Amino acid sequence: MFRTVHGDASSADKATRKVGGVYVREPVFEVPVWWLAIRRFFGFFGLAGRKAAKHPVLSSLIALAAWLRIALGSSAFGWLLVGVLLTLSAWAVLHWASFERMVRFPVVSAWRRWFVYERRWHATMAVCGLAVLYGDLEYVPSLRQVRSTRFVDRVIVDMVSGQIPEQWENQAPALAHTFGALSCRVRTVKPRRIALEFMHADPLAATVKPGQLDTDDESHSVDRMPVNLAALPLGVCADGQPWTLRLTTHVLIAGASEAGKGSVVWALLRALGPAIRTGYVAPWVLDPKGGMELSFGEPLFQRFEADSYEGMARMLEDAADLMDRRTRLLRGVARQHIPTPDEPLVLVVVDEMADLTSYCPDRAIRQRIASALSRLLSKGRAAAVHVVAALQDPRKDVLPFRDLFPVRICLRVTEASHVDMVLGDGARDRGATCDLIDPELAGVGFVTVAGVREPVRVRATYHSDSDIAAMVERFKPLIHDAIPAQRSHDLDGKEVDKL
Ligand SMILES: Nc1ncnc2c1ncn2[C@@H]1O[C@H](COP(=O)(O)OP(=O)(O)OP(=O)(O)O)[C@@H](O)[C@H]1O
Repeated sequence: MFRTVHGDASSADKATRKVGGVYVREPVFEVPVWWLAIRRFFGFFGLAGRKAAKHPVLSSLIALAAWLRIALGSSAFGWLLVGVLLTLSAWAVLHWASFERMVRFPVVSAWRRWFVYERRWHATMAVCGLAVLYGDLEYVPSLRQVRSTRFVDRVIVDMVSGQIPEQWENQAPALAHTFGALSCRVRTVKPRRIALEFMHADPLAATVKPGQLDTDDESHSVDRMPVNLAALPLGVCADGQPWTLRLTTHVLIAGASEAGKGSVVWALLRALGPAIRTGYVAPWVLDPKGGMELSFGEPLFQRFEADSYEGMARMLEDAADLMDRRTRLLRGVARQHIPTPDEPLVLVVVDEMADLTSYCPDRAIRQRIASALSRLLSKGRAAAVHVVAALQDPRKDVLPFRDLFPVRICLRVTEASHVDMVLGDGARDRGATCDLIDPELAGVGFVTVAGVREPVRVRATYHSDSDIAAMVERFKPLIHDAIPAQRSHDLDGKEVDKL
């Protein structure tokens, strides 16, 4: 390797280099200044050429502008610029969405790529330990692409050989701070390639209003299931897409007090509204908190229990018996019960599961509840008897059947360890920082989605009391317009103990 030095700088000390931990002295050649000037001159054009090749659209635009300026003269070129600006402004006013997609986001992406990321890339990689030293060479992960949207910069990176996404996940907070983002999430794109998602504004900061998701048709057909159980809209995801839930199995909603569990339950009932109205879905609701949360929706429910543990145990046993009956009928005929108004999907909603499994003072009733729940959770899926349970404390001694809920939603929790208890091992490391959710952001949480390794950040729709009243009026079942939700003791005429 030759180094060019001139004048007094050509001391033996300056030609010493560290190679693979060993100091080596290299030969020193003195070169004339005119040679250095020529090298610098061509070096500059070489660099400009490489930059132009890297940003072909921008460099073509600059070249076109320069050519037009020369060909048209300054005054015609000035008018042309004014015309272009007016056209762009008209486009932005008339169709903001396409203007954003085709003009604003590409320009912002190019700007942020250079100004935010490229300028600090090498130093950041070195400081965060993501650049790799091998021999005397330093290998730096290459920044391939930056795509900016209103809230997120998606930075595509090719990792250095020997790296894994987990190394980047460990450095995610440092990367977020360095690049001035609220958070950084790491997603695997394909082997060796990852996407760093830097959130620079929170898309979930604003409350999601129910009208934003209102797409169901007013007719509420009775000939077929009027909602798509595989994609019930509950809110929005951090990337602005609707957050939908696949209701083909049991769902656990975990979160500290005031985390917004109630809003997820109401959003689900709202999404099922047309099916409740036409009788395809029958909510059986248990509100052990004395009906504080769910009694507003009583006209929507086929059964409702808020006053007695005995009544709640009986309701769960009835659900488990119904499930067994359906399973027997299905045997050898079909693998999945198809809900109809005569044999609807039964949605067993439990607000605060721990009240039933741990806090109920009567040991015998607690055991009956545990046994009915474990029967339901282990096989209610095929019989279309699904349990949706809200829970404050996800520890195993509070809810022993935690693992029997295939779908889990984790809102704000009080301890980092609770996240993995709800979403599964490693979920927090993969970005589900539910313990860091701002208490102001009720209804915000993380969910795991099939086929996606990283948990997705979501916010549930919020229904105010008047929204709930309107929902109840609109979706109360056609067939029991005049019949209130049944309590367990209504079914056999016996009096029951009160909570
Ligand atoms: N999705 C949401 N968007 C905006 N605000 C919400 C949302 N969900 C809840 N809130 C606000 O947070 C408050 C508490 O919500 P909620 O009662 O649903 O919490 P919770 O987790 O069920 O609490 P608890 O377990 O104590 O009953 C609500 O009164 C409301 O003001």
